[in-house]
Amino acid sequence: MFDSLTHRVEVAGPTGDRFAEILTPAAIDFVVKLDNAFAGRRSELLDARRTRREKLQSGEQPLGFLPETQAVRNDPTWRVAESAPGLEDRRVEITGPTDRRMTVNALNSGAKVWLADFEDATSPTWHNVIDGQLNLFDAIRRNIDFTTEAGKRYVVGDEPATIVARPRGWHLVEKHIRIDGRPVSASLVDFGLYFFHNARQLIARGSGPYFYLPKLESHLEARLWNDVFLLAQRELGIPRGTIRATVLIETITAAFEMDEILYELREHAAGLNAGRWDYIFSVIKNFSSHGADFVLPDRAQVTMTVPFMRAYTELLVRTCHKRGAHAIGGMAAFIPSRDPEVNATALEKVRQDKEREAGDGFDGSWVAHPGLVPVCREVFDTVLGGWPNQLGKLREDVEVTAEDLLDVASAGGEVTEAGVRANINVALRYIDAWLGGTGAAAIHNLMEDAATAEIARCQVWQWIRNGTKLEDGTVLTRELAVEFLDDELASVRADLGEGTRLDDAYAIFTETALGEKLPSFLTTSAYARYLTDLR
Ligand SMILES: CC(=O)SCCNC(=O)CCNC(=O)[C@H](O)C(C)(C)COP(=O)(O)OP(=O)(O)OC[C@H]1O[C@@H](n2cnc3c(N)ncnc32)[C@H](O)[C@@H]1OP(=O)(O)O
Ligand SMILES: O=CC(=O)O
Ligand SMILES: [Mg+2]
Repeated sequence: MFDSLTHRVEVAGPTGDRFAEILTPAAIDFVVKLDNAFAGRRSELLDARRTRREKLQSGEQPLGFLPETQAVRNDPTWRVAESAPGLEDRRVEITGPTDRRMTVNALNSGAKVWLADFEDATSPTWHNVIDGQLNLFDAIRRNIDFTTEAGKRYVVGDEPATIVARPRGWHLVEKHIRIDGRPVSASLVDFGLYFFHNARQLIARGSGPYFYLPKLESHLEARLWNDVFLLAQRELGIPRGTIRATVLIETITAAFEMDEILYELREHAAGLNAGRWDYIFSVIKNFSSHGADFVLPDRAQVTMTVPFMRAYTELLVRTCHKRGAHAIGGMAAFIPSRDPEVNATALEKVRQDKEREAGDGFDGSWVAHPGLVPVCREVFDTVLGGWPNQLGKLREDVEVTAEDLLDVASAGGEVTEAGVRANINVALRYIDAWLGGTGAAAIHNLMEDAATAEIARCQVWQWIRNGTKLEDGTVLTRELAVEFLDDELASVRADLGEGTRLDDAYAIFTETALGEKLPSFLTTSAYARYLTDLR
């Protein structure tokens, strides 16, 4: 228990090895200052999200470019800040959770940037949150080398990737830190602890405090982040404009506000990223009750080349380059395999994905695994030639309308029984892993994380709600989905054996995919109920 000047602050989580080095009174005080300044605005913006979504879902409000910010979009004169040290060349970025082994492996992967993830790839147990901070703290100070019990040595090499931390989104709370009995925003905890401990060290070492900002739904949320940055820099005496943020455009509403988001953050903005998985999730969620024209086919058929996804990525490149910001591509879910045939297919799929992005003008892209760094690098090396990026490729040929972004029917395709079963199977396996503390997992040769699991459960909900016909003419009813769920549970249980959390995964799936209402996120209630016993 800490007493700041005016607040009662409780740090309630179990204490682990060296946690006190992160949870110092000064660091907690810094988080309290952020909370004091921004908790109210955060909750107003979350209310605004709810209202907007209800209006969208009821058909009361159409989605389009905002009339009130037209001047920002039309003004050709403003640009974002210059690239900061270590962020000029972002041709390959590796993403992943912040456990100790992965931290060293990511830094050594040969990627230019490591997205150190507290979001989609992390199950936010208290241990993962604070241990992740410790690993970053040690990595930044080059104090992380270790040897496993089996004798394998992990040593950070001479040219480690630039670290860009991704705090959790605005929708999540951290229940283990409470101010006056109220849980603190998880975004402010992840950002605040990382910035407080590391900003000065990073600058002294020729890098800087850099962030990826996830799941924004509007430019007002970007404005909130910008104000967080201004306060944080002021508090620590760090020059204004030192922070750099790359914003994930991964909601359908943010796709209509790309210019505005860059504008709000312009003195701190480094770029935008096309976060395809949450984007698909957001499209399904917002138009889940809009009828057949908004029903997406089996997940495997929603590729990046279907017209409405292509429109989104091309608009992103055009918007970024007009403003001098980097456009970063997203994550192909294919990962290396020990099976040579599966491996060759995965590498080829990733190559095609990166070739499309590099050809479209992206400045770099994400990979999920060190084994994919070479293919991404090779593709971007070829297109970039001697340049560090493609900022000069303005893509003025791109014209994207609101109709293009909303032309969900352009995906075509069909819904199959195999597709429904695959979603259920993957969701059960992923939620089981997440409950066990693993936030990204290899399932059926694909990378799965919180965003892809959200797609899996939302699709099932949407298909039932719309009485979708499977390819054999059968209508997907709730009863049929329950039959599939029971079958898949039995099969996954047989496969995984003892010691799983499958009963809880089943309950979470039932609540978030088969209920009357579609919950906004599966992670919010699952976190409160299963990842913490604090009420
Ligand atoms: C929608 C989005 O937000 S995408 C971004 C969020 N998702 C992610 O970041 C996923 C990141 N990727 C991963 O977590 C992993 O690659 C997985 C879970 C998909 C597969 O992991 P594994 O099954 O452990 O892969 P595999 O056994 O092939 O790993 C081989 C080695 O590579 C390392 N490795 C694998 N992926 C990564 C990574 N992303 N970063 C660092 N090291 C990695 C493993 O630690 C392992 O190292 P070791 O030999 O020292 O033990
Ligand atoms: O965060 C990335 C995504 O695709 O979602
Ligand atoms: Mg995401």
